[in-house]
Amino acid sequence: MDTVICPIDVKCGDQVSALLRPPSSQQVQDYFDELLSTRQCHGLKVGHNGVHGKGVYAGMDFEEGEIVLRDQMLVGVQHLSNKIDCLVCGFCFQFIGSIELQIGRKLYLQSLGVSSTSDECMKGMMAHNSKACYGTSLSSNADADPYKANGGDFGACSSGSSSDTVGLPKELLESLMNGRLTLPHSDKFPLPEAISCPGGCGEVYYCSMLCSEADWASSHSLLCTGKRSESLSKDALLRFTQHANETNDIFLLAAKAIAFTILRYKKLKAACPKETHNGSVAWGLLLEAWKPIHMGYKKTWWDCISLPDDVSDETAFRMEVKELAFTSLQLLKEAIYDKEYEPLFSLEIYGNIIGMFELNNLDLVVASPVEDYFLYIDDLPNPEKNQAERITQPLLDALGDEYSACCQGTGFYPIQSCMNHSCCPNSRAFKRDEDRDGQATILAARAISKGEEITISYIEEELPLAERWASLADYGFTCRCSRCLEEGEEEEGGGETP
Ligand SMILES: C[S@@+](CC[C@H](N)C(=O)[O-])C[C@H]1O[C@@H](n2cnc3c(N)ncnc32)[C@H](O)[C@@H]1O
Repeated sequence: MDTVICPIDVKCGDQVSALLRPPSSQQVQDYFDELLSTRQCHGLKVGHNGVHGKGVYAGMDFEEGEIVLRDQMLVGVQHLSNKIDCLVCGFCFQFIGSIELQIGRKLYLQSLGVSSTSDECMKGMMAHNSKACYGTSLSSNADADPYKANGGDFGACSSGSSSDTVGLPKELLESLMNGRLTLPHSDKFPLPEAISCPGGCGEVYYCSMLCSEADWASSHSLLCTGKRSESLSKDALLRFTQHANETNDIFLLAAKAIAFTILRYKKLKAACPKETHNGSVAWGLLLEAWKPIHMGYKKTWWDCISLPDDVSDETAFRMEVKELAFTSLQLLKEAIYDKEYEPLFSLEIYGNIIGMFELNNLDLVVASPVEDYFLYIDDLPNPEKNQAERITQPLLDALGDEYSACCQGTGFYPIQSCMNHSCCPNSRAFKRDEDRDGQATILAARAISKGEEITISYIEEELPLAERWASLADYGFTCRCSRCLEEGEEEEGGGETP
């Protein structure tokens, strides 16, 4: 496994080891006590359970159905393919714009044949259509050269410019997007106005100035491809993003984690008096900035990624994964590297950040207001229903089964990610009707007493024992919860254990 050698791992070996040294119980305790108190989560505690590392504990009694936790993600991304379906805030992931914009934009992008990756294509599309379609990194050219210079070749990535492949006139879709056409009863589903990125990339939109500023401060100022970007090279960023879009969007998340740490470090440094700046102070600040990522449970990606069923040569597969990460890291380095925080660009660090996502991430799901809108129309009494459907039915037909597509992505949630698994959990990740943003919601599945460990199921609970254990192998452990032990004994009595 050692043909990929990262020079930074060699040069900064001691610092990399220090960044990856597991935090002590006391450090874990102190960090999470402060985080829980800042977030006003007074009903929970995080501590070591002595068996499975960190765990989350009830600091009070919870009733069945009660909210145990609403957890704000540290970093998250919307899946690329989902960006056609849903326009959401780039920070909190709630739907933005209007019902008309959501519907018009999706049908418009479909009519252009937009389906998958490439920044160049979307840039071209944005240039072609001004702010008409609220951009994302999307294109129909799946075979695009990943290293092509940023040319904005609109023709190359659109299957047919403005043809009405969704069966609706382009003018209708445009008037939905630009607000000239209001759909019946859409005022019952107001959405926050879409605010464009302050850096001018035209790729990310927000629900509020608060989210725009928070994202800028958290990671986007370094990862933005607009005029105000603080990256070294916009083209390098585009090459990095294109590689991630064509291989694995977990790299986008890793870039956010690194940018988050760099910006946190810069902020801590700016708050320190200049005369105190020296090597050891800077190193202390980098360790402090790294803390939120440091606290996540980690293994290197190429060691913990589960083996696909069709792979027979495990060593070669893991080496390929490592090489892929190395390629991605070199592209990221060209975009945001600085010698001052060089150890953050080591392959070991990159691999551990991605491994952390692999073992801890939760699916990001936000229900669509477009689905609610069409259900509302369907529930109207006549004659309002007939009147409304004269306008809405062609749109619904054009959207097809995908009319209800929700926002989908993945995120790292600092508190939820400390929750251990049980096949008979006392809590579950479950979005209620009113949970319309990217926060994770954990609800009590039964009454929980103060002091009990909060557990969730990482897998589908209904599966039989052998399948549950096979799924949990992806997380690197065999479950020994009371249900597994009981079912194991039953199977031992009647046959083989898995
Ligand atoms: C999302 S993290 C949970 C928090 C973790 N215990 C920590 O120290 O950060 C998932 C990892 O915790 C461990 N884990 C979670 N539930 C477990 C269980 N029921 N039995 C053994 N290990 C478990 C596994 O190593 C798993 O990959």
